[in-house]
Amino acid sequence: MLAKPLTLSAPGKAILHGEHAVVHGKAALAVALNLRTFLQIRPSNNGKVLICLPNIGTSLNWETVRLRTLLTAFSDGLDESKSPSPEQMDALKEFAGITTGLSTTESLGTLAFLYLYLSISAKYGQIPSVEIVVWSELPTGAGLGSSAAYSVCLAAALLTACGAIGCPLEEEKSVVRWPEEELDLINRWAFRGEQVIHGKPSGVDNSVATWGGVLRFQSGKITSLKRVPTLRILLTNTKVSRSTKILVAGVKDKILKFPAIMNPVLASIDAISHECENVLEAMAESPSQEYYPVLEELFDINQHHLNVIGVGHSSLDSVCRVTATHGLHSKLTGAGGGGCAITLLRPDTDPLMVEAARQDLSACGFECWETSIGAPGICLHSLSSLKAEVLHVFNSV
Ligand SMILES: Nc1ncnc2c1ncn2[C@@H]1O[C@H](COP(=O)(O)OP(=O)(O)O)[C@@H](O)[C@H]1O
Ligand SMILES: C[C@@](O)(CCOP(=O)(O)O)CC(=O)O
Ligand SMILES: [Mg+2]
Repeated sequence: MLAKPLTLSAPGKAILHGEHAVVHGKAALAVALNLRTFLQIRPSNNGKVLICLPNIGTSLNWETVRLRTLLTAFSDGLDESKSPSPEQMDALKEFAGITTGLSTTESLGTLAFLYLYLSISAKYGQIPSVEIVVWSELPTGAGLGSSAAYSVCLAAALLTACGAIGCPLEEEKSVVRWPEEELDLINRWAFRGEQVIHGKPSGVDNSVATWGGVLRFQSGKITSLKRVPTLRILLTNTKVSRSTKILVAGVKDKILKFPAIMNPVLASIDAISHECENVLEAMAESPSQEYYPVLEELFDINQHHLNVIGVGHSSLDSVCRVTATHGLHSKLTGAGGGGCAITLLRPDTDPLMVEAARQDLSACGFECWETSIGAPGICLHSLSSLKAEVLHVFNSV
């Protein structure tokens, strides 16, 4: 099906409000970042499937005839809204030898790939021999949705390779996107990849990676915010590693243990997301400095709530404390437990103050950078439009 190599990319995300609560049916507001995961898929004629993941130092390959033996176990889930079953995951773990030594990071990335490859192959009756390289500008396991960007790229590439969606790349265009119904299909398959990596994802991360921009997400309903103000955000990576899957499971346990205490906290986080959305709309309507204290206060309140539900970390407390000494407000973003925090900057925040905050954060061993928000979702790239750094990765593996 695949006639020539294709290169595609999907963005990471930052959650402004609603992480974790969104897993329990509350609203979240999320923005696509200008940090992306890139995937190149090439047709191959050696009867093998190769996946190379330079970010996690993994390169694996399998004969398609061996993969074919697993197809029947995946053909019962031909509906893309079905979830991976424990039996399917056990079969994949055994096949990939995961009991014998791959780390969690490597194993989840590999399992998500095998799961999507086999499920999409079973559904569309193709078992393509391909080479796939995935490389990301995003730190993995840091709260910026690397798992979703990875799943969205894999779903789009495999659906294209199996002929389930078209390849809309026109020679003269440098970047193109799929039509809406194909984006919807990509998003639904990517959600299944996220299920392998997260256990019980809400779907917000794969939705942002697919659709891009700024979204409200609640119980599977995706609403693109059409008019949003330009927000300046400082991202800080504490470099404390954590796993979304474990943190999401921990919150569930806490809710089961203390429902009367935790449910009001989730309801309050929901109210914060709605309040923030109203403020963003009002800001887009009539820009004014008066809204910033409200946005800052919402960051502070939500950060306390996230500590209450057990996803804080001393490194994240440090980010909040250090930025507060410069008059700035921060909260964790994504699953927490380490990973990244976001700090709101005002349009007129003095660059010297931002620099001073950055230096203090770097002195704590953190890495920080200012980012723009509202990047486009999954898209196909012509080779000539790729940055030299990305081309270098693809040419060297
Ligand atoms: N570029 C990548 N290459 C390989 N695996 C990846 C890549 N990006 C993400 N992953 C997988 O996603 C996992 C991280 O997902 P998660 O814990 O949800 O954190 P986050 O989504 O915040 O980065 C990694 O351990 C890895 O298995
Ligand atoms: C905690 C959660 O709300 C976001 C997780 O984001 P990340 O994997 O930490 O980037 C989980 C989810 O929505 O699936
Ligand atoms: Mg994730």
